[in-house]
This record gives sequence, C-alpha cells and structure tokens, in this order.
Amino acid sequence: MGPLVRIATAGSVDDGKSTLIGRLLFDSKSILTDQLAAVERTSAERNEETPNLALLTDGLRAEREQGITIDVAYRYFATPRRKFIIADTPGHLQYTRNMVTGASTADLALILVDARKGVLEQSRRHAFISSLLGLTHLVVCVNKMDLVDWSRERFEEIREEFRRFAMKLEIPDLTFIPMSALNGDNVVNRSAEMPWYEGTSLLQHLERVHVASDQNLIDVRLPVQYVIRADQDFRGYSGSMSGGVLKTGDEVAVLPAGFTSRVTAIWGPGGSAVAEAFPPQAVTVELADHVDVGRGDLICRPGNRPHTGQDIDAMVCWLTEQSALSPGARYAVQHTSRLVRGSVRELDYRLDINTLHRDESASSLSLNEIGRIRLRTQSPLLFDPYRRNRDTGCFVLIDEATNNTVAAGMIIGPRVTHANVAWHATAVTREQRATRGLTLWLTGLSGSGKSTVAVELERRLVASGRPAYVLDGDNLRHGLNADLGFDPADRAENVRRVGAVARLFADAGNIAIVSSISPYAADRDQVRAAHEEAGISFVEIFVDTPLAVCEARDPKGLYAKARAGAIRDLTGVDAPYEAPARPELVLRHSAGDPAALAASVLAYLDE
Ligand SMILES: Nc1ncnc2c1ncn2[C@@H]1O[C@H](COP(=O)(O)OS(=O)(=O)O)[C@@H](OP(=O)(O)O)[C@H]1O
Ligand SMILES: Nc1ncnc2c1ncn2[C@@H]1O[C@H](COP(=O)(O)OP(=O)(O)O)[C@@H](O)[C@H]1O
Repeated sequence: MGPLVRIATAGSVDDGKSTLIGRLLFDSKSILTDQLAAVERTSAERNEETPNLALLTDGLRAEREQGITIDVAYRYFATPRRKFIIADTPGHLQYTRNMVTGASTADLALILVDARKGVLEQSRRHAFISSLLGLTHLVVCVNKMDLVDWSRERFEEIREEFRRFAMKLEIPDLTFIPMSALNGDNVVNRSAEMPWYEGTSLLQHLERVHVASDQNLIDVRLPVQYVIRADQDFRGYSGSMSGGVLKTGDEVAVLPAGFTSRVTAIWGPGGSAVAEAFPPQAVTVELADHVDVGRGDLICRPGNRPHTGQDIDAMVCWLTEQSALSPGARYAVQHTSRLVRGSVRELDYRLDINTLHRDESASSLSLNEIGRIRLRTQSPLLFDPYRRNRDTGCFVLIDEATNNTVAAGMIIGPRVTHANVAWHATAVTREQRATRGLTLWLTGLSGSGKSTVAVELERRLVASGRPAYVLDGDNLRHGLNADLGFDPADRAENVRRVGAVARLFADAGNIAIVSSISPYAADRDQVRAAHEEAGISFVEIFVDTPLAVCEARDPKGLYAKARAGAIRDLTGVDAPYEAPARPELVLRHSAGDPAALAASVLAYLDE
C-alpha cells in the first residue's frame, strides 16, 4: 500500500464538507457496515430519502494539544492504493484556530466552494492559511454543480477568480474539481453530467497526488526527547525524525554543545534494529562516544546545521479569546522537544487575510488573527525556517499562568537586525556632498522595456554631468541576489535588497536607476518607506507595456518557455503583477521609443 496521506478540509457552513467526506467514505466502501446501518436508521427516522452522509462525521470530535479544544474530527479510510486520514475542520467564522491546528500536519487541503456562491472571503482565508502552513497541494472542490445546471462557464469563472487570488500565495499545486458531493459526481466516480470536465475524480486525484517528495529528506534533524539508560553501558537517544535520512555509521553533531560522534545503531519503533531512519519515524540511536546528550538537544549532520539563535522572526496565529498578543508579553515557548521562556519583542504587522494588506500600526492580535512578530527566547533555539522544515520551524506559545496554548508560530528565520548593532553616522552631511542623489525605480513586466529605458537614462544623465548608475534586477541576481528564486518570498527579499542598495547609492549622491519587475505593491511600498525615512526621494516609474506586447517582444524567450510549461512563476503568465496605484510617472509603450521615454523621465526630473 502507498503512503499515508493526511488531508485537511475547509469550507464555509453548508458548503457540503461533511457530505463530501461522507461520500468519500461511502463510495470508497470504507464505511464499516454497522456505522452505515446507524446512518441509514437515523436518516430513516428523519424521513430522508437518501442516507445523510454528513451524519458520519458529525459527533466525531477530537482534542489535541494541551489547553485548546479543537473541534476537528479525524476520519480514517483506505483504498487498495493508499491510506488516508481526513481532518474535518469546522467552517464557522472562528475557524482559523481549528484549521491551523488541524491542517498543520496535513499533506493536502481540500477547500470547498459552493458553485452558487462562488469564491467567498472564507475561501480566500482558507487558501491563505493553507499556504501559510506550507501545504503544497490544494484541491478546490467546486461543489453543488447540480444546482448550477452543471455549468462549465460557472466552474471556469470560479476557477479564474480563485486563481487570481492564489497567485499571490505560494501554492505550487492547485487543482480544481467540479462536483456534486450530494449525488457523488466526481467524488469517487467520474460524473456523466459534466462531459466537458477532463480531469479525474477527487478520489483518483487523492490516490495519485505525489506527496512523498514533500518530506524534507535532506536536512537530518533528530530532536532528542528522552535519554534511555538501560544499564551502565547503554545510552540511547530517542525522538521523532524531523528531517533527513540518518544511517548507522553516519557522522553526527549534537547541538547545542556541538561535539561530533558516529551513529553505531538505530532502533525503529518496534524496538528492532534498522539501517536507516527518516521522518516521521520515532527512533532511538546510539552513538560511538559517551557524550552528554539531554532532552531538547538536536542531532544533525556536522555540515548541515540548523540556525541557532534567540531572536526569531515568525508568523503567528493567535488562538485564544481569553487574551490578546501584545508586544512585551512573556510566554513559555514549546519548540520541538524544548520548553524555554521567551517574549514577544515586536509586532511588525497584522495581516488582513482577505486583502493581504499589512497593518503596521496594529498593536495587538486577537483570536484568529495572524501577524508577524519578533520573538526573543531566554536561551537559544535550534531551528529552521518553517518552509524548510515544519517540525523544527514551528512553535507554540503557552501562557504560563493558565498553561493554555495561546499561539501557533511559523518561523521565518533568524532576526537579521541585531540589538547590538548600532547605526554609525558619518561626518559628511548630504549637503556637503557634490551632488544630491535619488532613486528612479522602474517597475513593469519582463520585456516591458525597463532595462532599455534605464540604460538610455543613465547614458543621458552621465553625459550631462550627473552621476547615475543602473541597478538591474537581472544583473544583481548574478551576485548579491544569486541565492534567490522567484517565489513571492524570494522576490520580496530581492526587492528589499535592491532597494537597500539603491538607497545607499542615492545617499552617496548618485541617481540610482533601478530596473526590476518588483511585482508586489507591498514590497515596493516598503522600499519607498525606507527611502522616505532616510529623507531620500523615491520616484516610482511604471513601465506600462501590456502583456501581449511584452510577449510578442519576448527578448529572452521566457514567455515562450512559460507557455510551453518549461518554466514556472513567470510574472504575468502564472505569477501576479500588481501595477502601481499612484506612481510618480507612467511610461506607455505607445508614447514612443525608449529614447523618447527616457526623455520624459528627464523632463520630470528637471521640473
Ligand atoms: N519566473 C520569472 N519571473 C520573472 N522574471 C524571471 C523569471 N525567471 C527568470 N526571470 C528573469 O529575471 C529577471 C527579473 O528579475 P527581477 O529581479 O527584476 O525580478 S523581481 O523583481 O524579483 O520579480 C527578468 O528580467 P527582465 O526580463 O529584464 O525583467 C527575467 O529575465
Ligand atoms: N518603447 C519601446 N518601443 C519599442 N520597443 C521597445 C521599447 N522599449 C523596449 N523595447 C524593446 O523591448 C525589448 C525588451 O526590453 P527590455 O528593456 O529588455 O525589457 P525589461 O528590462 O523590462 O525586461 C527590447 O528588445 C527593447 O529593444
């Protein structure tokens, strides 16, 4: 049998979630006969024609994690190909908490959308939380297709709307399935009602989706939970593998102490010796040297260590009604097998899940709200970013007075700005420098003409005796930003760095001419804010060339590659571009050749 697939579900009230789960269980013949008999009996008592499959999941309530009651029902089912665990997270408005806890261990999320209602605020929240939790596979079940006459147009409309929002998120695998859970269309069996739909049924999709490679098998991480001392000679270190593949004979490092040793034996869950261990196995390992290892230590490979630190940037979801998160508050921090003290030093922003707007003026987070914080722990944690490792990258905050879990956290990374690093002012003021600098920021699609205009601008400015320098996104990606890709987080970091460099150039008296797609408005706004803070002018120039024109130019062949499926996340094709709302200047491709466009920028500057 294939791997165990963990499924989270989310939908608004009445979207048909329980019915869908019931249908999956029923049609895949997984329901135990006595349960089915009970359902039929209850349905008969209620005078319902067909068995009400929602009754199968109702009443199955589980409590996990200390202190929070989670209304998540877990159901197990299997087909000859795979085993599944499905978590039914309730859809009422205050569901974020349940979803965070129910979905955090899931491989895949099902999001239900009622075909009549379309994409609701809730649907967007579900998608956002799924991406926040790092779920790579998302299936949007467009349910109740029978109530819209199996309309292909309606399905496609919903798909497009959902896609538009999802483009701003990190969801590598997004699938849409039109269905009627009530009637069983496209749940287990392909529907005869929607011949236009060429995809698989939901169950077929669940049986085939490739989840195995989602595990991090690269970074060996074994947080030690217990030390077993059977007799004088035997010391075993037990814990659950959180990443990587560990083999007997491997060199390992034990953190935080940092000494190295070798694995001499590994025992698997049943107590028998195994040659290798991988997540999520619970194992016990023995090392060649009798070293001092304790609960909360971490075993890894010497050349591949997690971050060690006390200042951590994280996204948190606040889970309690009893209190609110506010900067300065102290908590117990549970991270892997360690419990340490910590405090929230800063709330960077609160996120509006619907618009993805960051409210930097927010001073607290209440139930179900999500924000970015800086956490400081009293002793160092051994951690990875959540997107790299879901175990070593997550933590919960516990209120020490009540012992309640109050927040779930996903680590972004170590805090880069250090409290011990101060800003050194120079003795030269900006006025004393020969020239006053500023930043010209050209944003637009690939092939829109940013670089061509930037080069022309630089030529003209230098020719007229003004120091100018082009900072091209493409070029900086060869050096400073060589470690970054094109997902939203990497683009944000790319734009942040380019912005920081431009600010330094401008501060030194240069005209920094930036040519960068910089597709996200929020990232550009942050660069603008950083300039304003330093008293440096920031001129946002939108190179407004329509996608069709850029695609026809296609100077690097990127659009052709993207259309052929050879590359992903190309801005404008399968990644978003958020046009500036209030740029200082707009350069329309129809307004002339690159020289004419550059001239209009100079005219603006001279004004
Ligand atoms: N997937 C994808 N999406 C967008 N762009 C891609 C991609 N893959 C490679 N390239 C090439 O990288 C250049 C964009 O780099 P930027 O630093 O300007 O991009 S961004 O601001 O971080 O979005 C961009 O340069 P320009 O064509 O000059 O815009 C491309 O040549
Ligand atoms: N205003 C314009 N009119 C016609 N062609 C242009 C114009 N601006 C740029 N081009 C052409 O379009 C192509 C793409 O321009 P480029 O500057 O490389 O775009 P970007 O840096 O935005 O990716 C180049 O071949 C360039 O000659």
